[in-house]
Amino acid sequence: MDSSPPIILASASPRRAELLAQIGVPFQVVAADIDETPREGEAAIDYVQRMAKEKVAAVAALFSDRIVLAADTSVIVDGEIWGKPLSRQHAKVMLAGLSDRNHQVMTAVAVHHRDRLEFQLSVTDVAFAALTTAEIGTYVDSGDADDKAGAYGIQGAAGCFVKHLSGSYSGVMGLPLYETAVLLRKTGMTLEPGNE
Ligand SMILES: Cc1cn([C@H]2C[C@H](O)[C@@H](COP(=O)(O)OP(=O)(O)OP(=O)(O)O)O2)c(=O)[nH]c1=O
Repeated sequence: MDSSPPIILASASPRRAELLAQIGVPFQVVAADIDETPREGEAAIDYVQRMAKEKVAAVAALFSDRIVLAADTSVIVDGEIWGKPLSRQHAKVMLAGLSDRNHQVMTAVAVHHRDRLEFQLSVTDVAFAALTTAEIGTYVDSGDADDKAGAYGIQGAAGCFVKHLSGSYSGVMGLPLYETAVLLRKTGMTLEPGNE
């Protein structure tokens, strides 16, 4: 008998694994490797949904009998899509650009099950404090910005850059838990938080 967990998390993000484990879902990780370049003139909302869909499709092609879940997170500033920084210098420029203003974090989640693809989108407004050059430098030098959209992780030291948010904390971190639960329940899964 196949004892593999029914869910495949198509993601290399340790944050997504941590969040999915938080709601007691047993899963296996099979990361998707896709081209994450935005198309010319592509709107952020279309981009994050396309990315989540492509990640899920790449893995569902290999595991058609399982439930496959993927997500994509981008930071949006004045309609511009900000992904992960290309270097630490780039991370510093990004954080200076987020300082003392508001941005949005969009996370699209996609679930593939039995030839059906379902989506949810989480959009969060985030207000950043005014950051000094020294604060930005110390944070970026710590390495925490390296692999994160917008060059910050709300769950780490950059949590104190966030003055206010309206939306989903877990969505900012990479996997909105309410929306994820909605999608998993649609596959027939029973989620029993606390019963891990
Ligand atoms: C804004 C923000 C992003 N992030 C992370 C979540 C994602 O891992 C990353 C956004 O990049 P993504 O391209 O969405 O994800 P990923 O490349 O890390 O993983 P995969 O494509 O394999 O699923 O930024 C945080 O951890 N905290 C935050 O506050």
